[in-house]
Amino acid sequence: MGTIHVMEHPLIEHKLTLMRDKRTGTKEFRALLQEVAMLMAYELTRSLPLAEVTIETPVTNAQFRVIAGKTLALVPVLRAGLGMLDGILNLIPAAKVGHVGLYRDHDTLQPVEYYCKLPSNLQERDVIVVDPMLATGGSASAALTVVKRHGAVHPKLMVLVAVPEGIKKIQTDHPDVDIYTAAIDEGLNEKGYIVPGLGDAGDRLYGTF
Ligand SMILES: O=P(O)(O)OC[C@H]1O[C@H](OP(=O)(O)OP(=O)(O)O)[C@H](O)[C@@H]1O
Ligand SMILES: O=c1cc[nH]c(=O)[nH]1
Ligand SMILES: [Mg+2]
Repeated sequence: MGTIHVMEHPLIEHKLTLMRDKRTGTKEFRALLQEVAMLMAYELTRSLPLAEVTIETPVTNAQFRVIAGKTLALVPVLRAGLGMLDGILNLIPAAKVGHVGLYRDHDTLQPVEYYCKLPSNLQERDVIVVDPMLATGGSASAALTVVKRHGAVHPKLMVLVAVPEGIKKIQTDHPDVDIYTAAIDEGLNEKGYIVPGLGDAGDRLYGTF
């Protein structure tokens, strides 16, 4: 079973609280999402393996450590996942980026796929699927299925706000996937929105109310 990591950091919690406030406008919401994503990426990359290399400093040769192994591939789920991308790329500028386009049908709450473009050799990369909201879990589960179909092995899922329903869906459909989230909220309302949540992340990010 995958692990749930709740990233409890005062800065992350503070910024997420500002994002939840309905008075926070599009410009500030967008900036906050990038900032939180960068902080979450800092936490998530804590466990990256390091390898020893020999470096010639101006004084001598010595052994130091650099990040080892596979290159990262970030896969934001369009649209709202795009709002986290630049924040993560600030820390990991060499990451490859794929895109999966999904929207949740308003009536059925089922994900509808409309776009997919992924880096090659996903099987050789650490893949992180990125989307701020894990509600029913249908969209994240579908995105994970897509990246696995293209070769990703044990992809990770990074979200801002999750609810138990969405976590259960991922654990059922993708028991190998670790979930990284800034918060676990109470649950879903009758329209499938996270409570208390922050509303529709894509609409708040792009002003499409
Ligand atoms: O867990 P689920 O119940 O599937 O809901 C979560 C999905 O809903 C939102 O996207 P939305 O469908 O609103 O598309 P958008 O990003 O284009 O606004 C969000 O960004 C997730 O992708
Ligand atoms: O609360 C929710 C649920 C799904 N998608 C969102 O953007 N927000
Ligand atoms: Mg939306």
